[in-house]
Amino acid sequence: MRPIHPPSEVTLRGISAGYPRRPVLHRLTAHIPRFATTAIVGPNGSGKSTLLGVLAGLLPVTAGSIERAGDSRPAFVMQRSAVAETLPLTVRETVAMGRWAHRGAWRRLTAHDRAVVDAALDRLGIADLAARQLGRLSGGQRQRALVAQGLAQEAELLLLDEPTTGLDVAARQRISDVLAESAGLGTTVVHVTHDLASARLADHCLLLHDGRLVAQGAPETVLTGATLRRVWGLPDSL
Ligand SMILES: Nc1ncnc2c1ncn2[C@@H]1O[C@H](COP(=O)(O)OP(=O)(O)OP(=O)(O)O)[C@@H](O)[C@H]1O
Repeated sequence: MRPIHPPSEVTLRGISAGYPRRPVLHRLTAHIPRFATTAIVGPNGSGKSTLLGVLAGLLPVTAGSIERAGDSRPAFVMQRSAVAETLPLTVRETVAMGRWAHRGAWRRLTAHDRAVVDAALDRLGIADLAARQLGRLSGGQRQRALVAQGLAQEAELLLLDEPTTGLDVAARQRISDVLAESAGLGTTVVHVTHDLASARLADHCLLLHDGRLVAQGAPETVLTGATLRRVWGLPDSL
């Protein structure tokens, strides 16, 4: 059974954040439970990626405060579309970049680094693609390589921006399974998703609308039909 008040990995207190002359998040208070999966959901433009950027430490807050249990750098898996397809990297090299934070970019990988990279390739089911060029893979295969790179970082906090968008059912399930397994192994996982089915598999859910937190908690309490219709502006008949 889930504890009623699980310990937080991150506590956001009244944070505001955005871009120059473009405030996006308004006075948001939320918590990210430790060693669990959290899904961030909401309509287009509601501020999901902006919130992920704040959690990654890439965007400063303009008000409020953030408290983190750990102090190591989070791993950040960006949207597949944000990664240049022309990068001349193999899948293994892409995943091995996940070790840079531990090793530095120009140091040789140790046997442990190589074992971590192999394990990440295996967990995403892409060991057979290790020698292939990233840019010559299908979108779903490339997405798995990026998630494997995130895992290879062995970070306490793993942040992913739409890791299952555009994937087929089997690939989506595999990524959802890997994220749940990582949480079970002691990683705090936060992912942005448009896929309500994968959001329902998370332990915790943050629902955003217009840069504000509409609800947080267990997916079954947050993702109710009435709330979804209200936030997405859908008629009651749907
Ligand atoms: N780099 C940027 N500079 C200025 N404004 C931005 C920037 N990135 C996003 N925005 C704006 O911030 C708002 C929130 O964007 P964000 O990407 O956080 O939303 P989202 O919920 O992730 O959307 P989507 O579901 O479409 O990916 C949008 O109005 C967007 O236009």
